[in-house]
Amino acid sequence: MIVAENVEKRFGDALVLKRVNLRVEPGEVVTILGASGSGKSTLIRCINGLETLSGGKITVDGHDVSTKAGLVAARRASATVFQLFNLYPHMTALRNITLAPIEVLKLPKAEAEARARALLDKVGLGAHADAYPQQLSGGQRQRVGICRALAMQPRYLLLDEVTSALDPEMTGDVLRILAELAADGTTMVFVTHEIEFARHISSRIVFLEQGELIVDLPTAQFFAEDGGLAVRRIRQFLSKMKKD
Ligand SMILES: Nc1ncnc2c1ncn2[C@@H]1O[C@H](COP(=O)(O)OP(=O)(O)OP(=O)(O)O)[C@@H](O)[C@H]1O
Repeated sequence: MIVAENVEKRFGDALVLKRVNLRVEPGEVVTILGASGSGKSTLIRCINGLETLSGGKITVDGHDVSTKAGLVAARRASATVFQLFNLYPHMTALRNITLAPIEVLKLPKAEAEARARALLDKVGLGAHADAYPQQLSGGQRQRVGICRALAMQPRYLLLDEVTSALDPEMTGDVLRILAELAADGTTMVFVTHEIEFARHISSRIVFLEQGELIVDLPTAQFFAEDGGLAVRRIRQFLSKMKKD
């Protein structure tokens, strides 16, 4: 389980996360929504230890990410996919995927490659194992990025706006893969602007406003007509964001 308790993050004078509480149970798909600058990426970066907390505590399966040993264990349990693909340009898709399993998990090369090929098949890129990133489209690169994260066999997948650099067709390809992963029971924490997609795959929606987590509801309740004033206001904001 991922547990964030009273998490605060400060950049200089700006408090960008304010006493955020969040729990993600295995099997859940939790989507973080919110306006630009509300702190969504910062929260993801705090969960995977890329930012140090200014206050509060985050544990992943009981491992405190603010300690060195805890962070190592937490990073074994979770993998992050970012907006920009961050693939190594001088390595093939296959090598990008097998690198960490060989170096970190100490898997034999043949086993790591067999798993990587199975993952590439799963995302429709079986024929591109030997391609270099620059030979792949943005959507294909992002699918390799997802394979790279999955190759570490994480219990939790953290996804930070993984489609926002993609055109609509490529976005569709990536979202299809994520929907399949959700259906397979992969636990995901998902930052996205794809509201309809969030509605489709999430078990819960949380909403950040200026660093405060102001709504945390099961998806059906979040989108229900009688969801309450705060939720109606947020839905209005989201539908406006969709048109922009
Ligand atoms: N390294 C940093 N140094 C200073 N300020 C930062 C840093 N990273 C983020 N911020 C600030 O923290 C606030 C939250 O940023 P964050 O990227 O988490 O928002 P977001 O909700 O993910 O936005 P977007 O939807 O635009 O990606 C913003 O005001 C941003 O400018």
